[in-house]
Amino acid sequence: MPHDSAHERVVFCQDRDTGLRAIIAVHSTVLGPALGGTRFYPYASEQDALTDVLRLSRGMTYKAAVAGVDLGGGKAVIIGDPTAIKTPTLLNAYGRFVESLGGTYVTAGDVGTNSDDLDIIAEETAHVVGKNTTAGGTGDSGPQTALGVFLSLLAAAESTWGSDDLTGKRVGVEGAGKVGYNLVALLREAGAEVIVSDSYAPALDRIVTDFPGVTIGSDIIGADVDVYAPCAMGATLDASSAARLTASIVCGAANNQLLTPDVEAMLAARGIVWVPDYVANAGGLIQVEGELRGKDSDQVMATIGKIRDTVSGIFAIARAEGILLGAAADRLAEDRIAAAQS
Ligand SMILES: NC(=O)C1=CN([C@@H]2O[C@H](COP(=O)(O)OP(=O)(O)OC[C@H]3O[C@@H](n4cnc5c(N)ncnc54)[C@H](O)[C@@H]3O)[C@@H](O)[C@H]2O)C=CC1
Ligand SMILES: O=C(O)CCC(=O)C(=O)O
Repeated sequence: MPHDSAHERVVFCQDRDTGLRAIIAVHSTVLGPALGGTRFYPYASEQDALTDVLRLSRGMTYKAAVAGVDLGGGKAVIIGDPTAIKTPTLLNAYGRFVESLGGTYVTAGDVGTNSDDLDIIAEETAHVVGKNTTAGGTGDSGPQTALGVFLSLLAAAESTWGSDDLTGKRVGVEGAGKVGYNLVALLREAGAEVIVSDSYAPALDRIVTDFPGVTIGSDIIGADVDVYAPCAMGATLDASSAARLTASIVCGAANNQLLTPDVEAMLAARGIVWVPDYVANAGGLIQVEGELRGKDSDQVMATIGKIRDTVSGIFAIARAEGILLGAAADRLAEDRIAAAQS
């Protein structure tokens, strides 16, 4: 994904009474309203928050385009430690900023936010999805994101190893939160050996309790695994980690896994396949798009099911043209956006 394209709109939100500091970035509305979750995170600086939201929102444009949903790309970040400063009044203040954009940006959940928070944001704006079912939403999108990642891994396994049988394959899941936890469940059902890391001890306790037989690790990148599934924060793959990685497939939910696009070539030089993150992790987006547009769950599940074919198609393009998967996926996205503009 190119890192230099311009955003349509970037809005800094500040509310003195609640201490809210947030940035909403609308990358593109060519295919529809810019939808993307709100990340609540203790960024070291406003510059770090801005860099993250610009990258995340651009990724949403590409994600929606490849997933085939009529949405643009946007994302938001709230700066601060959610465990320390998240209050209903702060979330309400944030909701008023979302509302002030008039539907150009539609928010959802991400790291540091959940369906309960979205219900509170929805007290101030109609432009929010991923709410609890009791509030008219479709609930946590983590399980459907995990399903899309799992289907992507099946496609990658088939293309790489000639079989989608994961029995006995060692899969390292980095991050056992809303997505990672559900991915572990799917992998265990498929007979994979799973090793999990998380920097938050209660998340690991839940894994140990719910999935006996799962190994707990601390350094998934350096672990002896067949698959690396990043499901925590982005940018875990750089020149140094790409050189250390033992897996032959990278397929996970984290947005923006590559620190810079050239890391994919470094992985490829070592025979490691990288499934583009924004293709693999579109399940949640497809779910909340269904919520926005009032689609039934059969329609939503059918669209999520297509992620596997999309990944297989990207492998086929990459092989036929001798290009990397990232370039093949980018082209699918850019062609769809260009067609909508012509
Ligand atoms: N929730 C969703 O439906 C979607 C999530 N994503 C992306 O997937 C990733 C995970 O999202 P969620 O599961 O919703 O977040 P989450 O906040 O529920 O879970 C993330 C987990 O990663 C852990 N973590 C943080 N730093 C870590 C590290 N260095 N090593 C190991 N674990 C670490 C956290 O303690 C937490 O348990 C994020 O990058 C998010 O942007 C992408 C598409 C949709
Ligand atoms: O998955 C969601 O709930 C919203 C989509 C999103 O923010 C993402 O895919 O990163």
